[in-house]
Amino acid sequence: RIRRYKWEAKYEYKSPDCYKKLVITINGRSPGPTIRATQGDTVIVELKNNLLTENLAIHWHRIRQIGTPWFDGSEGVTQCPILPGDTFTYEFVVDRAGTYLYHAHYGMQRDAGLYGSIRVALPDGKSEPFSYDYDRSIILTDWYHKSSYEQATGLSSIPFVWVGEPQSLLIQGKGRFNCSLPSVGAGLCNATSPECSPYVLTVVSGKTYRLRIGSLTSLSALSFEIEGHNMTVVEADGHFVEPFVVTRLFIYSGETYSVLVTANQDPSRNYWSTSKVVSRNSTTPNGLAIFNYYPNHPKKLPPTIPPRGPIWNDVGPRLNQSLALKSHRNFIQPPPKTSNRVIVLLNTQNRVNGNVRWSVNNVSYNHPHTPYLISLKENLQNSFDQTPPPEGYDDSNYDIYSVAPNVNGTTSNSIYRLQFNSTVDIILQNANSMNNNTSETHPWHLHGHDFWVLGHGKGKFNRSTDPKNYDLISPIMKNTVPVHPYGWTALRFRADNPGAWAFHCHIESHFFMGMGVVFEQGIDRVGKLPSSIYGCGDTKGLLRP
Ligand SMILES: O=C1O[C@H]([C@@H](O)CO)C(O)=C1O
Repeated sequence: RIRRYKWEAKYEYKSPDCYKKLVITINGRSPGPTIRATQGDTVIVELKNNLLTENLAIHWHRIRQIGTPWFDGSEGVTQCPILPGDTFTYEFVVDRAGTYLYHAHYGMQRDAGLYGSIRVALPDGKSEPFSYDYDRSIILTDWYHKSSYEQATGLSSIPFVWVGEPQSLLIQGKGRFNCSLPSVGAGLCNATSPECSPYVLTVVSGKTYRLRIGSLTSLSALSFEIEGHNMTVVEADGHFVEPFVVTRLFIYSGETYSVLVTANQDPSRNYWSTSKVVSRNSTTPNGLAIFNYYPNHPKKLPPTIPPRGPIWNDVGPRLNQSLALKSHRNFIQPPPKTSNRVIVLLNTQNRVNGNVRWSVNNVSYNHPHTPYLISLKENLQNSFDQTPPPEGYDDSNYDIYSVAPNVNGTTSNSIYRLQFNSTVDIILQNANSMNNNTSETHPWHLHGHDFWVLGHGKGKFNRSTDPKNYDLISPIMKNTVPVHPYGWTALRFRADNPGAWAFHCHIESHFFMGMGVVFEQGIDRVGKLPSSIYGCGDTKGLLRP
């Protein structure tokens, strides 16, 4: 079946946390409309860019785009940006059931509110390995009052202007900023605006809810909880999980989970549901929503103080959740036992030509002006740096617990070229940032593939001993995975999807500051590129007869 959507993206004044700001909406909404489809359907989105003076591109997060790598929506990698006034049609097959997201993938536009969910149902006659009465989706985000344009300009300025901690946390697009703070200008904040009344999730006592939770934060790692209720984790990034119970779910930008929650508490009252920043010593107030037991009034505030959440710098429980995630025993897709290539990616923060940047093996990523997919297919060799990026770093000499010694890294737009159908291991190695005694959490997201998560560890990855402890039996498959502070994460994937694919930190500012790489594979197998993705850089003129 074909699911056809007609979308218009534009800027509008909105007050998602009571504070008035220009927000990018789709058909008037942020979060945008939910795409609902069944496995095997074709989704067609006719997207009109009505942003007046800004380009646009939308990424379909976790959709592999098999056979349609040009519709991945990564500006600079798979397509030219969509110009103001233009309409661009995305068309792709949703080949697997599960929970997906979509969001802007141009500059730092995701921060402006362009995001939403995609829910793909199993075909008739098939069911999940768990049961529930109702199915709900929520997206967690953090929210800045500065425009994404102002943020991006600060990050690329000398002196560097950091975006800072977000002003609020939103749950399904709703948050609450304290309008009575003296710093708030007159007329900018309206505490009684219905736009910022808390999100309400209404439940019926005794029923079980599948809650699909996605995070599209700009910066924050989150802990999510529902006061007094356990959550059973059953799905992660679209894959069934061997179930485990949590009271707090840690979730990083770009991840999705399904949890089962049974409304089994005192039904005469409502409960708080909260999100809290972890991994950064943040000043951002917790996000609040109401878990409403029908027939209590949905706006009746719970009689309790909202849960404060965990302390921000306790890595242990977060690492434990990462280690607890295993494939559901009846849905194991075993990984290849060996790999053809191991690429170690050291994550550091450096100064490059006076700018503060993030680097991978001392190389900080910049988008080329011509999208790789077109350069590769059209053989435009001058459109990006052809020198292969480093396969690793000198780990015998590198102290991951200290500030990076190389104050002068380099920028590049070179890419990793993978042999088609080969098996590739990626070791993400975390390190100290430019601040003493600081190592951040980075959620890395791979386009076009899922990967097996073979292991997480503390300290420096040891090439001879750590692979012996890889889980090759029932690893979870994901497309976004955290590398914890001062830790490492090992992934394996098959380079079986012809195209050019971004792999990057899903923190909006970090990718903007260079924390990413690009993988090419099987470019000769990519079909004829649609003319709609051309029009920028060296692609100009290529379409003339
Ligand atoms: O990229 C970042 O920059 C700041 C800080 O390291 C520089 O002031 C920070 O906290 C980041 O995550």
